[in-house]
Amino acid sequence: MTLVKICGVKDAAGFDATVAAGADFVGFVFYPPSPRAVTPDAAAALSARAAGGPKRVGLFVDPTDALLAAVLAAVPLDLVQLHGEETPARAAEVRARFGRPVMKALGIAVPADLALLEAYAPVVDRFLLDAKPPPGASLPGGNAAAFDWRLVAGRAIPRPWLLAGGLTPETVRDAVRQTGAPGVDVSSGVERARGVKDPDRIAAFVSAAKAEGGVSKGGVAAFARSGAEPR
Ligand SMILES: O=C(O)c1ccccc1N[C@@H]1O[C@H](COP(=O)(O)O)[C@@H](O)[C@H]1O
Repeated sequence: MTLVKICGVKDAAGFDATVAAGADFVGFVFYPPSPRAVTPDAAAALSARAAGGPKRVGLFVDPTDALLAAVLAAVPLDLVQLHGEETPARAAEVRARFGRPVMKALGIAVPADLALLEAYAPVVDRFLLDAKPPPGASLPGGNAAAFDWRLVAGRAIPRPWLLAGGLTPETVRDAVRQTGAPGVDVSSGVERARGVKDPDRIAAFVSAAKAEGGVSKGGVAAFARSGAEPR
């Protein structure tokens, strides 16, 4: 079944809906300019609403070590998502210093963008392939923008990966079918207003995504295994 990450969860209704829908990952945004940003304490309180359930992912944009340390001291994160301009060296440093698997987000617009995969593959655990921000966008992600799925369709990606960018409950089945993505990630497409999650759309998205393709049973454990383990 396709792995599903619901990102940008910041309230109890959104978190509870993500758990109830059977999502594999829930994303907390630690990037203050985002309308989905949460404080470490708020994320910890949300996370504590369910024992187990989706793996907890922290989304960061060019984070300092101090921010990573403060968040990880408060929130039991399973994965660190780096969604900024982090270099391969910085990704490797974060992975080694904080002992969590790292998922690197890359913006895809033209075939040449995929060349970056090789540089990051030795030092990260996962990829998230997203659209580049549209002109004038103030955020590096979460813009409801899709990229041309033909760029990744049938392509061997050198780590487990999630497809992101402008996905919705209405489009996710086609997206998985066309790309062969083992997992998907969504934020805007499951909101009723910018930054406000819609429980019904979360349920619809997870159901639609899981009706199509994806990884074998047990895949989520492999996807989120500890950064301390060999890949
Ligand atoms: O969601 C945000 O606010 C955000 C902020 C900064 C960097 C990344 C962000 N979101 C990520 O982008 C994907 C795709 O979003 P969308 O579905 O197109 O709205 C989202 O899932 C997050 O991983």
